[in-house]
Amino acid sequence: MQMNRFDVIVIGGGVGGAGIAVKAASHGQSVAIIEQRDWGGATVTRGSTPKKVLLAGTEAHQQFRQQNGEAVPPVNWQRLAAHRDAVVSQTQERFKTRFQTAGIRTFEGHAQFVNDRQIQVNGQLLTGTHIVLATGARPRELTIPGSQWIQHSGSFFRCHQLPQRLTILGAGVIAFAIAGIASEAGAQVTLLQRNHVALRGYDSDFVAELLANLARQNVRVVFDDGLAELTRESTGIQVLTKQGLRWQTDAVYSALGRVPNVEDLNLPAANVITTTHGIQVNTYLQTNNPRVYAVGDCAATATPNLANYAIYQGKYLGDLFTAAQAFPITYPMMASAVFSAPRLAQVGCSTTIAQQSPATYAVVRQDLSQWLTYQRDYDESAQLKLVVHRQSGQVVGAEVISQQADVLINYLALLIQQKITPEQLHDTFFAYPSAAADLYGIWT
Ligand SMILES: Cc1cc2nc3c(=O)[nH]c(=O)nc-3n(C[C@H](O)[C@H](O)[C@H](O)COP(=O)(O)OP(=O)(O)OC[C@H]3O[C@@H](n4cnc5c(N)ncnc54)[C@H](O)[C@@H]3O)c2cc1C
Ligand SMILES: NC(=O)c1ccc[n+]([C@@H]2O[C@H](COP(=O)([O-])OP(=O)(O)OC[C@H]3O[C@@H](n4cnc5c(N)ncnc54)[C@H](O)[C@@H]3O)[C@@H](O)[C@H]2O)c1
Repeated sequence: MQMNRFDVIVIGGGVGGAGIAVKAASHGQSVAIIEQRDWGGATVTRGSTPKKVLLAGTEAHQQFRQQNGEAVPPVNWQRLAAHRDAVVSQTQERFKTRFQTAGIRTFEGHAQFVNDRQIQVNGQLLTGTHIVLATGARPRELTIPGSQWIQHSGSFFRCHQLPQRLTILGAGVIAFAIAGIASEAGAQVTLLQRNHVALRGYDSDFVAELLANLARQNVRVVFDDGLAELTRESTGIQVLTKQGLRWQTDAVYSALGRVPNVEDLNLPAANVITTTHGIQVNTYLQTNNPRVYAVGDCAATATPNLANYAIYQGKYLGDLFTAAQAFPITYPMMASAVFSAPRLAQVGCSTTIAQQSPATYAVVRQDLSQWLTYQRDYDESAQLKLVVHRQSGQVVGAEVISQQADVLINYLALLIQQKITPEQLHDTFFAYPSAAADLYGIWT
């Protein structure tokens, strides 16, 4: 008979939960992981995985259009969606297999606390020395008349039929990704934003360039207005804004931020405290109950809600549980990218922060659009900004706008994190011509 007693019980089978489960098992801990919906969580099912498959198709289409003129066949959405579904289901499968290979017991169902060491799932009782919450977050809802017609961003990334006319609520990272993909695939897109701020925290010149690019893609952006009402009509959904604008659309997708999943866990049974930002944790990712920990999007940490942070936090806990001495979590510099058209990426000190302290930082701009790597791809927006610490002369941050921004930012992250000098870089041989070989010019 299998025992239901574990060193670690993980609630949530997303990337954060997987990070802790696999790491703890690699240290010889007995581990159970519980998932109520989809293995791989938001990343694999509704987030970056389907998004990047769709993006690969629309970016290829854009390049084909640029090379061959406008009269090219449209994106074959059905084919692209089929490829996306195959990639998503194979990735989910790999997730489960990984747990099995690592000797981790998997449970499918909704988990709840019975007390601070026992979890109930599908009528079974599991007992754990440590319990880790990795329950993620869900889309923020808007309550207006007709809000039943609003779909979440995840529905866009999983849709089989591309709506001809679509409306996106919000002007954050998800809104820009949907707008880029849908407009290239031939949809008429309107983006509705409550204020005049798009992609808060990113370089304002680069955001302006992205907005100009959306305009070239015929995306309509309505700033300083909000949704008042949606009405279903025979020919579509009628949108009415607070400023009295009206238009018809076939689908409305919301991308208004995400709220942590902390309800329905019976947290009071474990005396775990939550705030509006999620489950309260200290620098050991430990809640006010020393047996219970939280990682990823459900935890109220100061880090952004991104997959790489969730994975990093999960692995940290996996090491912490078997460490001879407890050590607090510290974060390396992490790069991030907005998968807009073109992409926008950031690492280290942002130009926005640097511009607030001009005595400390200088911002150096480089136009990359005429460099071979970018020119050959018609990457006319390609630009780089480096943030230089005036006193040390060291580069401490970078922002890039380009179709390959995520590639370049990852190289720059390595150079910045390792404090690589131009001399050290020149001792390294990169294949030429390539984005890596461009680093010689960038880093001099
Ligand atoms: C559209 C979109 C695009 C994104 N793109 C990127 C990107 O490009 N790069 C990036 O770094 N980040 C991206 N993110 C953010 C990234 O997806 C999240 O930061 C990441 O998924 C967080 O991982 P997690 O494990 O904390 O939570 P999740 O992935 O949300 O996993 C939590 C899991 O817990 C399960 N669960 C919840 N409650 C229970 C319960 N009581 N019992 C059992 N199971 C439960 C849920 O079903 C879910 O599967 C994107 C997010 C979205 C929505
Ligand atoms: N490439 C990436 O790194 C990536 C991609 C997608 C998602 N994500 C993660 O997912 C999270 C969610 O993405 P998102 O685009 O939904 O969030 P976001 O925070 O980037 O943008 C939210 C948008 O909704 C607006 N908004 C917020 N509350 C509102 C309200 N009550 N009424 C009207 N408008 C409101 C904001 O002004 C903003 O424009 C991100 O914060 C990020 O952590 C990351």
